[in-house]
Amino acid sequence: MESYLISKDANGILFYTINRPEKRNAVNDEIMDGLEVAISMAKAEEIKALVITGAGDRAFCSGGDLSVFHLLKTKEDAYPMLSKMAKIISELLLLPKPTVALMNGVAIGGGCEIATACDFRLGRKEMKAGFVQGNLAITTGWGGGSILCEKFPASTALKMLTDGTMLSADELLNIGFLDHIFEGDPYTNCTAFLGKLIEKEVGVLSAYVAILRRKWSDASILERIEQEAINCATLWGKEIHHQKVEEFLRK
Ligand SMILES: CC[C@@H](C(=O)O)C(=O)SCCNC(=O)CCNC(=O)[C@H](O)C(C)(C)COP(=O)(O)OP(=O)(O)OC[C@H]1O[C@@H](n2cnc3c(N)ncnc32)[C@H](O)[C@@H]1OP(=O)(O)O
Repeated sequence: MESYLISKDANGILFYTINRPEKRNAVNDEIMDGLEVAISMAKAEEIKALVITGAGDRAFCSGGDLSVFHLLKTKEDAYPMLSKMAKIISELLLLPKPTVALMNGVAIGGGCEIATACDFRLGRKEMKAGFVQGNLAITTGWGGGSILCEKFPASTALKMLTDGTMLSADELLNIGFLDHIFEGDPYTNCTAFLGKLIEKEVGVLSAYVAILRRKWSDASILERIEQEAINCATLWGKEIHHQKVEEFLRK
């Protein structure tokens, strides 16, 4: 089975689907590479928006694949993985097309980082999301912390990052992390949400998106994302992080 799927619909929406439902759509190297391919494909003239989603109805994305990335023991081991995904998430943040996280289920850790980089976040009524990295004695390492602090009020972002708790869809809507809660078929709901947007010419969409992207490049967010990956790698190399991951893997 492919770890990811890329498809395009008749409206010009490109879908990137993480396809590891049995592992709650945990991110491995193949999924990172696939996301990079999808981002590159989304730059094509005929594409009006990129939607990222997960297969199944349990998880959008459960973050980094702890069984694989747990083999990375030191700061030097962890940094290349963190930096690779931080660069891909930076490309997603600055993509000159509107982006959507279609959250069909839980979003945890790095899954929240991917969602935060998108322009819009739609969540299934039963979903939950949380930046749980602090519970594993690390921080966000893919740039999601910097992006959260850029997009949301300081107190909202800091509370989400430091609490490390899972919030319900209603709570996420309340603090502005979710733009819309849906019930039923994700695809139908997503196309309805994007209904007016995808009627516009692609040049109009790119021009509006560029206004937002320029704000972020002026704010040197790319340097802050890179620093986040370095800081996370330092914490990653500590024994306490490995103990916390072992606790999860033993469950
Ligand atoms: C590495 C980057 C870092 C960052 O920079 O942000 C991170 O992302 S840290 C990772 C943070 N993620 C987590 O801590 C998530 C851990 N997973 C869970 O809490 C739960 O699995 C869940 C996502 C809430 C789902 O719960 P549930 O529906 O009850 O399923 P299971 O727990 O039984 O899981 C099924 C299956 O999937 C495996 N799994 C789930 N998440 C991961 C993961 N992140 N990495 C690897 N494997 C994962 C889980 O081990 C089960 O496998 P089997 O036992 O083989 O069935």
